[in-house]
Amino acid sequence: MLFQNATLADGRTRDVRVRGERIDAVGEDLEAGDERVVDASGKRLLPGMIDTHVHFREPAFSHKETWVTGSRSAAAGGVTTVVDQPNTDPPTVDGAAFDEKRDLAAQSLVDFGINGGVTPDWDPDELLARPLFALGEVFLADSTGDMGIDTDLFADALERATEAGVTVTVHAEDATAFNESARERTDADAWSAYRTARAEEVAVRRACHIADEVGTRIHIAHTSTPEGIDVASAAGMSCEVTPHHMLLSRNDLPELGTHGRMNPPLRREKRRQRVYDRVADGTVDMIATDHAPHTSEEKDASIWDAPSGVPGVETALPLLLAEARNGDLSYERVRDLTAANPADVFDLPDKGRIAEGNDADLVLVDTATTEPIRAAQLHTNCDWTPFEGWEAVFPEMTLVRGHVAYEREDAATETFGDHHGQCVRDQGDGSVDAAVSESEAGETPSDDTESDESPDSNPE
Ligand SMILES: O=C1C[C@@H](C(=O)O)NC(=O)N1
Repeated sequence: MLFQNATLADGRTRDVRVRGERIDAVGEDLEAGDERVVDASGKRLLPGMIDTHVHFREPAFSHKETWVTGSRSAAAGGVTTVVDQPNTDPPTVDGAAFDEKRDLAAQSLVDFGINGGVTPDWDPDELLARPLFALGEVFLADSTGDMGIDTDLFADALERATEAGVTVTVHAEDATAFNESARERTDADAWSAYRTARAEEVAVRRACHIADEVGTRIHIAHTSTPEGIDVASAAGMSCEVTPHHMLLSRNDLPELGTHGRMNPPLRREKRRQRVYDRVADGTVDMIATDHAPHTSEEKDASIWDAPSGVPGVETALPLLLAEARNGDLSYERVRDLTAANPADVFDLPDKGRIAEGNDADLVLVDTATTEPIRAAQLHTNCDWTPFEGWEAVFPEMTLVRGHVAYEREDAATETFGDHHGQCVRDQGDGSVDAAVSESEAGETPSDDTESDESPDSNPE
């Protein structure tokens, strides 16, 4: 496939040729052979989003999501790699549970990683022998699945993961700093009053301190407060922010009701703005969705009984592109937050950048217009979105390693590919060999060996 006259994130206009599963050339006036030619004039071509935090719910909760529905949702939202979390049933805490999930994930339309989790019953020997994406999210307080662990087990897990060369991702909330007096309330805001901003700051600080003692680096999942982000950043740790913590606040809870309950919860508007500032200025490393689908029927309960979590994998990049279109974020920042930085932090050297030889994980978007998000048009099993009616820029085409995973002419005419994604930590599947033979076969040298990204594009 040859994309002609595409605008890259940095504003340069380039042709991008895909051959097999790789980007074969990035240049000007590349000659078209007998491949498919896509006129990308006036459109943006971006590296596919790497969403390092999704809950695709299988095994056990396929009424909320499956690998098929979740990955279709991902592809339609421009996400080319997803990383699944361990709070399924069985929880992914031993070799057998990892293997079971790995088999289910083979149905994914996009590339994927599988995280392993930690509970008192975990089997580190078996689990860490598997091709984990990371160990995490390690829950420091209970959330969906009740996998909260104490400090000793956390320190233990950190040592084991460090020995095995595996990164640890942390759900940082400290239940001892929850506000028990909020328990008397029954309004939707009670959850935010209960799981305090301080509970996040305390937990991030403790996790970073323990990581420092062990002599390792951790990644803080879904930081929701400027305090949490600043503590992580000062300690030299990476962190992610979700689109909902970036764009929604406690002011939205009267409308969202119990659907707006998640962990960590929405924060005050002033805090949200300071989180946004840190996303925009590069303090935050990446956007990850914490795509955590629960059905409307399940969410339609009291604030103390509703499950925590909101869907987001299909709307994240489209919402960020709308922010870029409005000038609130640069396209380069969006590229770094969604692709280049997650690839760097989690060591995916073939992904996250439009550069020769990299995986052809690409998203084509037309930023000339936006359209409103409608739950009824999304592809997740989750039948609602916290962003109903928000304006967004949806992809026209998503390529996963050169295969068209999603394409549409308009909202009513869309197709999904039938090629399955790969586990990004799998070894010996021929991908390395394939890359070598392909670049050897790539006869047309590019006039533009420069990557779309400068090497120092990582803000930290
Ligand atoms: O940590 C989590 C877990 C997630 C889920 O439902 O799995 N939902 C959340 O809101 N936060």
